Amino acid sequence: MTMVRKLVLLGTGLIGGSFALALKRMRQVEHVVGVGRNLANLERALELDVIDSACQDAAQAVEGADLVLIATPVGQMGRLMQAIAPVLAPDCLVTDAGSTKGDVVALFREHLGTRLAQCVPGHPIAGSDLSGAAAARYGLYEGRRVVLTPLPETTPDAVARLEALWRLCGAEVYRMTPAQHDSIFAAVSHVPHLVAFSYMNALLERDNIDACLDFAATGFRDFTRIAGSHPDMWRDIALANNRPILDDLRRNVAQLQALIGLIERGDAAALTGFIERASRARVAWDARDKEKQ
Ligand SMILES: NC(=O)c1ccc[n+]([C@@H]2O[C@H](COP(=O)([O-])OP(=O)(O)OC[C@H]3O[C@@H](n4cnc5c(N)ncnc54)[C@H](O)[C@@H]3O)[C@@H](O)[C@H]2O)c1
Ligand SMILES: O=C(O)C(=O)C[C@]1(C(=O)O)C=C[C@@H](O)C=C1
Repeated sequence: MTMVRKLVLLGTGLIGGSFALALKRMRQVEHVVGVGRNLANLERALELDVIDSACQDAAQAVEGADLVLIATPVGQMGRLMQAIAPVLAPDCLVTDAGSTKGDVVALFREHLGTRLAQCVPGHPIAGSDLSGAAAARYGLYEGRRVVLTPLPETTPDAVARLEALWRLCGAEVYRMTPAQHDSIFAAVSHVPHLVAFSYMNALLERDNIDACLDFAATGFRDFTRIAGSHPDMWRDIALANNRPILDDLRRNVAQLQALIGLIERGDAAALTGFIERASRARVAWDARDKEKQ
């Protein structure tokens, strides 16, 4: 028997699509319905067998579903929860893949208050700068982490079901509070993206931008890859997790100001110290990360 009879993806893009592909490969889902606003994207998802049927109406799609994954930008999740609330089957598990958790947990409470036993907010820590169903791929979650932030009302059985599904996708599952999650991911995901966007914008203010881009090489590529990420997704993240993000952005501004001071003063020793501190931490993180793999 498969673990999922009918999976509904509210948002049929990189993250939802890759989840569906992983479960299909493991033969653990009978039917996947893709919901979306963009018809061409849904057609592509059908062609690529990411989904088995498409629907533009979230409420209609979730009828008879036993698993719903909300995988739109976080700013869209509230209205989708509101739309599906009256039609969800009592045993239907509802989860999400949003990159922020405090706001999404509040939305679950607001819109699915009578269903919280079956709601398990989550966040797969895997992805890319690509988006849409065509970017979905098998193996996206293999060896990656998934963070769940279950509500006090969520039943252990609902959490266990979702954990088992993510493990089938090859992921390791962790639990934390929404506040812990949002603080950590502001630092290691949200602010790095926002800094990359700012850096690209600063570059665009130069009058020799074309020559700069002509000669840009590996350092530039590594540093700015994530600046190509989807605007809607990152706008919503920045607004949803504003406090931790603003704290980290201010820490970044302070570091940049300190750096400007060191260079202006020509303080070579302090500049070495500034760079060494960062470099040591980055090298140590890389070694630790490789050990884990
Ligand atoms: N991209 C990543 O690296 C990554 C990683 C982990 C989590 N996430 C989170 O996962 C979620 C989805 O991200 P993604 O990368 O799959 O994005 P994506 O752009 O690839 O897919 C999102 C899909 O949702 C659709 N959509 C938008 N609004 C909708 C609405 N109101 N109703 C129905 N469909 C709607 C879009 O048309 C798109 O097809 C986001 O919340 C994001 O924060 C992203
Ligand atoms: O690899 C990338 O391009 C990503 O941005 C993936 C990434 C990240 O920051 O690591 C982006 C957002 C998520 O919520 C989780 C993962």
